[in-house]
Amino acid sequence: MSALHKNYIGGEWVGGDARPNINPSNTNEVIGEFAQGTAADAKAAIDAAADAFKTWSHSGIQQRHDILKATGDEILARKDEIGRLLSREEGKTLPEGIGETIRAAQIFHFFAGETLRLAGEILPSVRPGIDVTITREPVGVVGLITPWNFPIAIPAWKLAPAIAYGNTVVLKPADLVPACAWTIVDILVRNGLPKGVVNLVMGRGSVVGQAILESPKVNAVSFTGSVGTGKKVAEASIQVMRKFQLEMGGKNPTIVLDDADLKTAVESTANSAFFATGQRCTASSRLIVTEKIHDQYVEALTNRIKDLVVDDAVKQGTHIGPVVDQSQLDQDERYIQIAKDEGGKLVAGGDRVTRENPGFFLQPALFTETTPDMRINKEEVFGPVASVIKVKDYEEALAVANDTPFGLSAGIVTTSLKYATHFKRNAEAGMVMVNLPTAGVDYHVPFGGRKGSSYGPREQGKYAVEFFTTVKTAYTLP
Ligand SMILES: NC(=O)C1=CN([C@@H]2O[C@H](COP(=O)(O)OP(=O)(O)OC[C@H]3O[C@@H](n4cnc5c(N)ncnc54)[C@H](OP(=O)(O)O)[C@@H]3O)[C@@H](O)[C@H]2O)C=CC1
Ligand SMILES: O=C(O)CCC(=O)C(=O)O
Repeated sequence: MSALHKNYIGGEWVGGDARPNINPSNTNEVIGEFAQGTAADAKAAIDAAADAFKTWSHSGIQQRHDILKATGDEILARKDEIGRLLSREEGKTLPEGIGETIRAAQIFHFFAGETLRLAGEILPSVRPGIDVTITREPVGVVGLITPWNFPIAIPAWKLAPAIAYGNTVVLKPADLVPACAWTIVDILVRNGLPKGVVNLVMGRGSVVGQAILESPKVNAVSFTGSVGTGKKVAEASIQVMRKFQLEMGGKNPTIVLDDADLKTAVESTANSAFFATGQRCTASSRLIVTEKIHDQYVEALTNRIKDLVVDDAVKQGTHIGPVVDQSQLDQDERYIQIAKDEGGKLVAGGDRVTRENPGFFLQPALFTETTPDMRINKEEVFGPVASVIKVKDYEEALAVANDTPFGLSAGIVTTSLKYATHFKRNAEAGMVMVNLPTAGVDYHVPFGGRKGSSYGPREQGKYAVEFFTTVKTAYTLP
């Protein structure tokens, strides 16, 4: 990538102070310089979006379709290059980076189709002779604040529906991973998106994000990230009575029952807990295992962890890339120490590892002999750290699984239709997986959780229409 990547405001690439984007697999490598937006940049972007809304909100659906389709096409055509960029800036492995890039392309294609399917309703009135029509209109200027762990998929699944339904956007990607967001905006612009419809302001959340939250001209905010920042989004949004949507943390459980197929149990939980370096809000960090299969499962999972190669994200053969940065690595190590101090038994990993280049490499860690009340089983670590909780039976497993303030994703590994069905009905989570990892979801169906994990309408699939449009009911006496 060329040296300075500017912000995109009101149809112009705008420079300013810059920050290097560092590769977590090799901290000597600078991926590029990226603009650090100011509060004034955010304000200019909001004004540009408000101005563009006047025309974009009435734009034709064919135009919106064509831009989204072409954007998806270009992302797909460049999947290897963009996937590599993603792996270099965030640290997930190359297959994971390319997979996420393909997913972003599919999301643009999905919402290209959705522009053509936007529908309303006509109902008879309870008053004879009157027609009632129910239509959907765009919400206005939407602020999109995105995290570092899915640098292309999350911006894509907020941008594509926002554009499809006629909104205009100010996008603030996480400061750690601006390159993928910059790339999507560059692609959208070159594929005909009119000026002002999407504005990109890279920089710090405390500066750019805060300015977005404080502006009464921002009609809706869609946020993914930590619970602490999510609460700030909520508080600021209530002040100006705007719509908001939050996707935050998880402490996702996977139950492994005595009747489980052992291979399925090991593969699905190794994936959920450790792939993408455990840095997924859908990761399973609580492995709740019934007594009879416990020892066998722990032994098999421990052996599986020993086979996982931790190395440079883009190196062939790497299974687990680096942690995203020093501060997240410190958090992971702090929780490993907390788990040890609480009496958890570390049976695999947990050590920092050195590789050819300096990076934030950590061996996936597995604890056994943990109990539900320990901090390691209550607080989100957001790293390759998981703990096993031994339980007597399914009933106890379900109670432990639901004993959390979070409710994003929950899994069960079992060959019993009875328990699988009961779990699907009784797990207090927005997404339930049977014999599958709790992470790694489809792009065309709703995504989101319950309790402290999520707030507001679901993201993704046709359900995204709820957040990115507002309903109008019109009465006509012809
Ligand atoms: N559920 C999920 O998908 C994710 C959860 N997390 C959790 O959060 C922890 C911390 O990660 P972190 O990246 O700091 O998460 P944050 O919630 O701080 O970051 C998410 C986004 O919000 C922005 N932001 C930060 N402060 C503000 C603010 N005051 N106003 C508006 N926007 C703001 C960030 O900007 P900036 O660019 O400055 O970071 C980033 O774009 C992780 O360890 C993990 O536990 C993190 C990422 C994703
Ligand atoms: O598991 C997934 O596919 C998506 C996870 C996610 O959106 C997140 O971690 O923020």
